[in-house]
Amino acid sequence: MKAAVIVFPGSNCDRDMAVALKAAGADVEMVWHKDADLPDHLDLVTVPGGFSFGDYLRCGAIAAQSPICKALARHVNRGGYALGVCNGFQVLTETGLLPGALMRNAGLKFVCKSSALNVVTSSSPFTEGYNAGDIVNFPIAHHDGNYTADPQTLQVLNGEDRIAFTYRDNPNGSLADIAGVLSENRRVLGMMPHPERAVDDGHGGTDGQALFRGLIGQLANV
Ligand SMILES: NC(=O)CC[C@H](N)C(=O)O
Repeated sequence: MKAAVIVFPGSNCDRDMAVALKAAGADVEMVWHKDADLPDHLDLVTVPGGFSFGDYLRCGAIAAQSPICKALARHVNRGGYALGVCNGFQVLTETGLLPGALMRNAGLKFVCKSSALNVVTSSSPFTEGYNAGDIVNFPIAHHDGNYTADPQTLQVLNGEDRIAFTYRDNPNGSLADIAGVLSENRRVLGMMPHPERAVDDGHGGTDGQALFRGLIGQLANV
């Protein structure tokens, strides 16, 4: 199973993402934001957390204009899998590959702590390693994690079972406690919490392992 991690100036979770993917059995390559193409052999493209381009304009807005994001859109539009975490989720909404937007946290403060989440659906390649209703703990670290979408989009997300994770103790004001959403074909997941920071006992928890192992196990059979 071949995966890539996109690196922007200001990414700071790219190595963590690579380590988590490799630990789950993926072959991983790093891809620079100026690259205009993604290799055809990739099964999964990940957009890591961080502060791409210094979070100027809106978080992820400048990164979304990078050459690599056009290649990412082509990958997704031909049915490729993609995972965006934190700043990566912001990039996925800014590129229009996922619906909604991430606004400044309701408390106007950077929030950095462990967060308890509900797994809302196990019906996706990213969450099939969990049961719906499971509670997992992932770190969060962001100042723009306040997910919003118009009422019609929220209805579609609910109706199509596309809310992957919700916060148990909404730390940022997100609409309907949403922490992560899936694309219509369920092959793209964006989420603010960091599963890649919860894959080793040294992290203080390993609840993220099931996400990477489940995903990579599934893609190995594609
Ligand atoms: N950890 C992250 O990816 C942070 C994302 C973004 N820079 C924010 O603070 O909202």
